[in-house]
Amino acid sequence: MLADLAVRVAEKRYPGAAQPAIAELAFELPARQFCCIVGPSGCGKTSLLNILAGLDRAARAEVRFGDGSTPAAAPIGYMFQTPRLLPWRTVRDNVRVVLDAQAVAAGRAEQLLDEMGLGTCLDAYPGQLSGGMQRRVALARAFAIEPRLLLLDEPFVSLDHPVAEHLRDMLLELWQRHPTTVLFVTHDLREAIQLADRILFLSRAPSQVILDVAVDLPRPRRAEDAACEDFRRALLARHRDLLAGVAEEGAEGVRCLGDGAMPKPFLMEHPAC
Ligand SMILES: Nc1ncnc2c1ncn2[C@@H]1O[C@H](COP(=O)(O)OP(=O)(O)OP(=O)(O)O)[C@@H](O)[C@H]1O
Repeated sequence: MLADLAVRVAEKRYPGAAQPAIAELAFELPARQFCCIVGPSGCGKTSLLNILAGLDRAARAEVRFGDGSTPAAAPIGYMFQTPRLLPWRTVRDNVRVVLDAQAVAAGRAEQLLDEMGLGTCLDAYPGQLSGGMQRRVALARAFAIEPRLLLLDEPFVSLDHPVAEHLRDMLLELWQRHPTTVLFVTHDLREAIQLADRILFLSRAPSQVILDVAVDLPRPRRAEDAACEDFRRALLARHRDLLAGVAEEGAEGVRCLGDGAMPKPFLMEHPAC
């Protein structure tokens, strides 16, 4: 497939840091691909998303869309680990705040919130919603601008498993109805296999892409499906040295290995495994 986005981060170094967070990290994405990024804690995933969003101008990096435009000129959606809603604004206004007058008049906020099952909560305030509902508002807001690129930084972390599962379903449905290129950061390999067309694995800092894997399983998928489990086990078995080598040098967040095959992997898995 033709690349729609080309990324090359020559170096991202924070002031005073002994080593760069990212060095010589490069990849390309075709339009409308759902790509997950998996890597050890502190390897530079959020730093990478900030560069892609155009929020970090200090990095030595080049980010270009297929038509030559840069993030500064393209609508980019960004959803963080916390929903970051404006508590003094209603649900409706939390989405409207990113829209132009024409989109507001066309009812885009209401349409997306309705798609997220929040049609009866338009006039509620974020403090009146559950954590899962707040994430749904944040997802509606991220899609509202019709992003050329959608960045999601562990958006469902610290939610109960059923709530996170429901949100993953909603995200995929939204993405299928409003296709866009997605970069989704996660520590959770099962989540990545459930969601992605492709997974990029990053090394520890200074981070680079160490593995690029296509996930060619039919959708819809459940993380616990035999096909997903087989895929995960085969991936871990095939790349044991590569992924374990990363983990041995400072990874964290391991809860369960599933098959016990890898010493100290950096991948965090569902506690139910
Ligand atoms: N504002 C900052 N100033 C200095 N160092 C920073 C800053 N932000 C991040 N870092 C450092 O840069 C490295 C990469 O951080 P980053 O948050 O991008 O990693 P991450 O992979 O997203 O981590 P996690 O998985 O834990 O969220 C880390 O060593 C971190 O301590």
